[in-house]
Amino acid sequence: MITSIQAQPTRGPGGEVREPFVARTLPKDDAEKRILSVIEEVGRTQRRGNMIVPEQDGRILRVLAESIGARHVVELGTSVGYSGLWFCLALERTDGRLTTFEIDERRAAQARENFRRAGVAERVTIVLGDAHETVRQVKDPVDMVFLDADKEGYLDYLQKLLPLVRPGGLIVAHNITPGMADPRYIEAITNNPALETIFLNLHASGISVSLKKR
Ligand SMILES: C[S@@+](CC[C@H](N)C(=O)[O-])C[C@H]1O[C@@H](n2cnc3c(N)ncnc32)[C@H](O)[C@@H]1O
Repeated sequence: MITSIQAQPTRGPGGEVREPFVARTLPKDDAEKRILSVIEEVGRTQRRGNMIVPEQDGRILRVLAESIGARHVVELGTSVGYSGLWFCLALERTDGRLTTFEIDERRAAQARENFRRAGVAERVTIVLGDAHETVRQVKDPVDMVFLDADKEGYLDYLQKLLPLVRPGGLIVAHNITPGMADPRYIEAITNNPALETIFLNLHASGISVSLKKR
């Protein structure tokens, strides 16, 4: 799994070095400050062995969720809650909630602790077990799905959750690069006239964003 790829400097016509633009998340208030401090610490100390998304991908998830006003985000693959914490930055603004699925007890326990320290535990439901089964527990409408568990399971998750995604909602999947992505999933999101799919960040971890059309 790719965990971080930074944009590299390029050279202009005269050979001068052109540094890439850099942006970071600046806390707007104390609640954001608290979440961001846990994000920073988890990214620094819990990345190893837990397969969490790169920071820039976390920022993309937050922007997508907040810009569609997501009130209910469903995530497959909690790990230790790093991407979930990025979602919580958005959900603080929208007064929304996150339902997140994880099969590994140790990671789920660590995620619970990370959400508690960030002050967002009330917004988050962690469902422990094999998400191919437990995802059936989702009954409420969903604004955004984030697929980041077993890659060969993405198609099954899509089939189970797409009917619950509201028109104008998003299905976002991680590790969508040739070789990593399940071709059946790519087929499903690019050949369905009800979806508008784009691919982001293909030079790095690879993210697909599929809009469920209105
Ligand atoms: C790439 S990590 C998720 C990273 C997380 N989204 C983040 O960025 O913080 C994938 C996670 O999916 C979990 N997973 C794999 N198969 C699963 C399944 N069938 N049901 C639930 N979780 C599963 C793994 O245990 C692992 O923690």
